[in-house]
Amino acid sequence: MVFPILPLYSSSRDVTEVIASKPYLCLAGQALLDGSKLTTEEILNFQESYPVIRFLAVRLSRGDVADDDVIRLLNNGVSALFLSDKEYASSLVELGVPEERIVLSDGSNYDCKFHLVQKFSSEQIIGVDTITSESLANAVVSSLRTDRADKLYTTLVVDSNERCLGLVYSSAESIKLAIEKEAGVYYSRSRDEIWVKGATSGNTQTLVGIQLDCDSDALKFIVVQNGEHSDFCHLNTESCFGEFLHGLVGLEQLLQQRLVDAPEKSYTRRLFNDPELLTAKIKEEAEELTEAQNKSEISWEAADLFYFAMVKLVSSGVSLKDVERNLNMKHLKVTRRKGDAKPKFMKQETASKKPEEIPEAIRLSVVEANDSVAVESALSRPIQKTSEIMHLVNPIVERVRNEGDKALIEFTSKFDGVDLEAPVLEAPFPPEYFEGLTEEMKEALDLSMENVRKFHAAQLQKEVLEVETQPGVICSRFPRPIEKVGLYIPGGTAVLPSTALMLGVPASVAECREIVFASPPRKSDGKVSPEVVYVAEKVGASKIVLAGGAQAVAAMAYGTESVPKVDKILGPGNQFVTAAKMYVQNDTQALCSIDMPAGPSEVLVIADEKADADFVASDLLSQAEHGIDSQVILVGVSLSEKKIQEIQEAVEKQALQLPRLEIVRKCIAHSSIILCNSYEDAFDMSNKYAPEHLILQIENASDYVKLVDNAGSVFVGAFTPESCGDYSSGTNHTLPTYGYARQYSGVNTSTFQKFITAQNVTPQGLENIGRAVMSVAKVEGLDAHRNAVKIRMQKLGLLPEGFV
Ligand SMILES: NC(=O)c1ccc[n+]([C@@H]2O[C@H](COP(=O)([O-])OP(=O)(O)OC[C@H]3O[C@@H](n4cnc5c(N)ncnc54)[C@H](O)[C@@H]3O)[C@@H](O)[C@H]2O)c1
Ligand SMILES: N[C@H](CO)Cc1c[nH]c[nH+]1
Ligand SMILES: [Zn+2]
Repeated sequence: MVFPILPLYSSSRDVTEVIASKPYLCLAGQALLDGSKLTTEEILNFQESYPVIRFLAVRLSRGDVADDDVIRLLNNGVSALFLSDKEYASSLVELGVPEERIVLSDGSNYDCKFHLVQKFSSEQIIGVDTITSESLANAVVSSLRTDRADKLYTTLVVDSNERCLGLVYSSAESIKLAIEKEAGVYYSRSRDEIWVKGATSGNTQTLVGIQLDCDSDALKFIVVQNGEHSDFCHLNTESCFGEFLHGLVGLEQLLQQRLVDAPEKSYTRRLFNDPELLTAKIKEEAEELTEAQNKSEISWEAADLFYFAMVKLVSSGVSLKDVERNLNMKHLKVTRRKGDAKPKFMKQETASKKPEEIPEAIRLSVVEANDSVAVESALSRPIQKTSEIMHLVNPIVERVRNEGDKALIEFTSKFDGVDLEAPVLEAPFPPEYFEGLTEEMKEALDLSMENVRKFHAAQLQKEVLEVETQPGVICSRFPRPIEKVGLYIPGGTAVLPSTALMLGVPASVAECREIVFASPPRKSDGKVSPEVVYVAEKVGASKIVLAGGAQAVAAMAYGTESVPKVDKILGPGNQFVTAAKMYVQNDTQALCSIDMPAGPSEVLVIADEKADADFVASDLLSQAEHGIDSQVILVGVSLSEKKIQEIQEAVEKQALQLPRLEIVRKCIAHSSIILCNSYEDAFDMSNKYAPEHLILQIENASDYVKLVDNAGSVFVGAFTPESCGDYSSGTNHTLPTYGYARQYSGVNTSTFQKFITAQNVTPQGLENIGRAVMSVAKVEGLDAHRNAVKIRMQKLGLLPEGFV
């Protein structure tokens, strides 16, 4: 049962004055309008004015309303027609009215099965004139039953988005008060009294609807939370089950807030203020959604489109509820327009392409450095919010943690399309895993590994550092390898054996005791590439976990039946990998650290007028091809219009030759050229962005390295493409992204080490520092600390008699 009475509106006065003077009528959430007394327009106005009434029925007899108007009513939000005449019902069915929208009376009852399952007897259909808040409450209470000893009614409280806020109890009296006051009034079992929600805190509730469940032993209160805090729970969370996930409703709330308080220069404010920009973004995202191919791209692009659509809704004062109402109404339509798209959006069958079908030019947007708003937008990375990505990643991590190999195998099947029997490959790796590896490839990998080894061996800190800080106080620091390391080698859109060597070589240089690789298996044969296996063997890896993404990270952090738990996880990856690494690093149960957030690749090139446009373009594209979430930035120093044009043309020309053109196209769409007037400004810009890779294509490039404060790795001069660092020069390519170059170094040998300190204090040393220790311990109120020194100094005769 939804609500025990069906209020009947049978005059113009009822649908205007009566309902306005008795707002509690809406709590029923349902209404029957008399079609013999009201015009079609009055019925439609009513439905528009009172959207909280979800079930709107119209009582009709033949001749009350023209056939066209019957269809109009059903197409515009009327749920059902209440009829007494069978023949009239049949003729409406012939007209195209679906049978389930017709509720026939059997003389005394209307047996409704559409929307709600409820029999309305004539006593339950009551004219609104005679309904009072008390009679409404009596109807509810007398329909309810409870088998509880205290005679209270279980009451579910939800918000207007039907999100569950919590479970409370109502008494007959509290229900009456709730209806009378149209407020959240319940019965407190702990205090044994009526409980007006928010009476003391001010965070009251407006009651907007009441429903009874199917067997009338539970109530549902639909409320709007008032006051400064919208928390329902006494623990200050939105609901008694914790905070709500952000989702579309959360985004709407956030944007409504931003409409009021977004700073002038923020991107959201710019979107609110610039309808042309907003329109362009909606079109761009809609197009990207149409082009998205796999699940991850489609969800990504749809999320972007929803975001910009939501900005449009909020700035136009349209709520998500309005949109839902519209959807519901469309769902109720009995005649629909054909589903064809407008001709301009349909593919033209003509041989010659229409102008709008020609792919858009591949162009970086150009921004002046002094346009701070544009620069801020240009430098913002195209990444999903951590909280949003965490919502996807947390359940994956938790399942692998709780279910081990079983979950690992399931997620590999789901995300990588590979059904594994066993998720781990043990060393020595079987010969079939090396199939396809050429001698040329081995040589290339050997050369790269040797260079990386040389550079990382030189970084190895073996010595014990010893400093006598005071006579007799010797402090030392000695290195130890981290025992077990898990190395993540990406394999989503490209297989990266180079990452295997960038992580594996320093791990072996640092003498880590166990090296575990993890990489997503190939869809074609469920193996990892032979190049990765080759590197794994060369660096002495004990195992290769055949899994990627958050599930691989979780398996190595917590361990499974076949994956050993490691002490540290290193390696780059997409946003799922990075989020999972950040999650496990924060979980004290995992006891696992990480190298750094190394997400989607990015590059910033500083170029001046003398730079070779082809070189600049090739460097930008080399990182753009990594993924649609990569970003490339060119900071130009006093570039002429001609040079900018040359670079743009070179980017397009080279891009069109690339097999990963579609990825590049999407990356370039959120990449920019920023124009500066001096080298100093260009380096300021770069330090602000803190790029993973910084390429200097400027005259006397090495003289400018001193201006670099934040960057993962720097590529100095026109003949140092970033690809050299990616593969073979010897530096490491696992580098901080997202701007984390401000505080993190890239992977290096010490990333695989930890440093333990020791101190050795002699009696002379104790004499030198003991009093200082005692004084500080005293001020901290930590007497046992003080005693540990005092006892020793006393035994050594270093303190005067009677010292306290
Ligand atoms: N910063 C660095 O040092 C550095 C170095 C090399 C590569 N990279 C970056 O690493 C990234 C590699 O990304 P990739 O995607 O090619 O490979 P990846 O191995 O990082 O990710 C692939 C895995 O992501 C998971 N996944 C995909 N869609 C998912 C979804 N919808 N939900 C949950 N999990 C999902 C799957 O498990 C899949 O195995 C690129 O962005 C590249 O730019 C960075
Ligand atoms: N540029 C990447 C680091 O962001 C590393 C890489 C591997 N293969 C090619 N490039
Ligand atoms: Zn690269």
